[in-house]
Amino acid sequence: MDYNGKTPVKLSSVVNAQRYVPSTSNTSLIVGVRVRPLLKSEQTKSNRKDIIRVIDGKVVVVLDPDESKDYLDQVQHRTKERRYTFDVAFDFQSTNREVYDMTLRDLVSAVLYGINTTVFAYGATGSGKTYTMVGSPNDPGLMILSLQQVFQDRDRLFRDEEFSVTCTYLEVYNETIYDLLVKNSGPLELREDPEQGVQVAGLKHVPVSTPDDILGLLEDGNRRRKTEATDANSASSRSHAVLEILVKRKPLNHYRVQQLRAKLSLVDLAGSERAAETNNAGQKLRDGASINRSLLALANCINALGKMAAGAKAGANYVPYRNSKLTRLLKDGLSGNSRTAMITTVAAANDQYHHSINTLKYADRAKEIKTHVVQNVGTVESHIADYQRMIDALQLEVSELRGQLMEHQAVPSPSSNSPTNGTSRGFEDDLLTRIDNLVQDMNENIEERINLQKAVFEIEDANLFNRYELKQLEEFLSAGQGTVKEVAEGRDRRADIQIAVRDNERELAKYKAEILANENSRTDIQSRIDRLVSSNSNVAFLNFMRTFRLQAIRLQEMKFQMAVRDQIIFEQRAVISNLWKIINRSGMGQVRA
Ligand SMILES: Nc1ncnc2c1ncn2[C@@H]1O[C@H](COP(=O)(O)OP(=O)(O)OP(=O)(O)O)[C@@H](O)[C@H]1O
Repeated sequence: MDYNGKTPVKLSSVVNAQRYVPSTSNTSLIVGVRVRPLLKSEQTKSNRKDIIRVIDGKVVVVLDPDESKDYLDQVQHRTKERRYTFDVAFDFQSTNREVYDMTLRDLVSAVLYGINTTVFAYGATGSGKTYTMVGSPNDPGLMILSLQQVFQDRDRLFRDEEFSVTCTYLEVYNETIYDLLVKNSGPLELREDPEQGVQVAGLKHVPVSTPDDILGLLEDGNRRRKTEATDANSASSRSHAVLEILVKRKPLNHYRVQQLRAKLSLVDLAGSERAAETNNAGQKLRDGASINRSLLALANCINALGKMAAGAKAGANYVPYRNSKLTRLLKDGLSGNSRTAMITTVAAANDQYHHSINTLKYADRAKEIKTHVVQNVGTVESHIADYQRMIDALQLEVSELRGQLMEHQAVPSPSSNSPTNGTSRGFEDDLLTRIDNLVQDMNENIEERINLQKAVFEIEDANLFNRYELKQLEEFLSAGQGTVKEVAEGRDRRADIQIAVRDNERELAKYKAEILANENSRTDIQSRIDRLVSSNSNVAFLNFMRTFRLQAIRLQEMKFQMAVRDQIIFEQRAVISNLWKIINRSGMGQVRA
């Protein structure tokens, strides 16, 4: 929707706030790359060296492993040196905590506001996925840090609210699911539940009240994971591990009728190596093939989701979730109201050049999805689409009801056969017409109010995006890191957005006043109907009541539908309100004022 010619400004990457690119690189699929250092065992090998560099916290350069290449080779593009840019890149000195803070912290906060999040670690065998996701007691990984933050946020922000956290932890090994939270788990089946989505039948759900509750269970689970020694990693995970943290919260404010629930899925994928390259045979080779099938299925889903979000034509919208257990499991997290981060791990050693390049290419492709994430981050927008569909359906129903009502009135009433009540009949008709007109007014009033509320909601939504971008622009401009051109564009953009915000605020006030007028008019119509009914006690009354009752039933139905629609608007406002809380906590409250 366009207000005063101002298209709502879209949200850019929340996490990497300083990265402002004046073009269209908005995202919710955050792609981070982490480079692991040479291990001690690698350092001792004479021909091993580190060939990956991270520049400016976002550029990853993979040097040509062939040292004989000289400057001339480079300028003539005869070198295999490759360079990629991501949302964020971590060199080998970074800790799990730093990776967490830069990629996941904001997303985990949002989980407590009802926003699903999926994070997966992707990379070749031995590149550091498990190190990043699971970590060690001294350097806990993203799984543990996420859980810790969930509870810290609860204690800080929602101490008095009803709050529950449950965890599941499973692995997908050779297209079979096993529960990592129980000893000797048998294979588990996936079921599609029409209400709850994809479920794993028999999976253990563990209620957690403190992060410590789950630490021991996670450790046990990790020990149960299928690992093998491969050439590339002495304890290589042969399965995909999925930790799901389900958070439910009942806010204590006036939205307390609602329960916010969201799922945080943390996925430690198995190594993406090509089976042939790891010298594996037999079972290991089969594992490799199956691992790659799942990863391929995941890549296909991500590509399809990207195209879909970019508005590809119908037919291109099919997302092949069913091609693997992994993608079926991740379906909820990857589609719709979910934010996604991909942490890509690469090993810096020269003999890993091909793996690293393959991984970075994959990550680079995933990065493309960013442009679509505008829609994905704007989850509120997708709700609006649902909301619009529902309103359209209900409006159709309202007009059908009107048609039925008119048909009904065309049927002669029993009293019309009586020759003695001609006067009464005329009066009755007049009365019925007046009642019909009022009911019609009431319907129109209801429709008008719905449209007004929808407009209010959409303007607020537009300004929500605007303020997100303003915040990012402010950070970008105050960081003083952009080129002169970028800074100038950033300033222009900031001015445009500020004008849009002000215009939208004015529109908002206008619509709100109209809603008030509309509500008053509704009260007036209702009292006119009541007056008509109560002032007529003559012979026509019984007949009138028969018709009126019918209309009253229709009216009740419509009021009920109205309540349903109001509820949808109400829920949308709660989403907005929650997003505002996130913004306010990040220091943006002042901008709104
Ligand atoms: N950032 C890092 N700093 C130091 N050591 C690391 C780092 N990342 C990984 N390692 C070490 O590298 C080895 C392989 O790491 P890890 O097991 O996490 O790889 P992986 O990608 O999960 O492999 P696989 O796919 O085979 O399971 C481990 O010994 C781990 O301790």
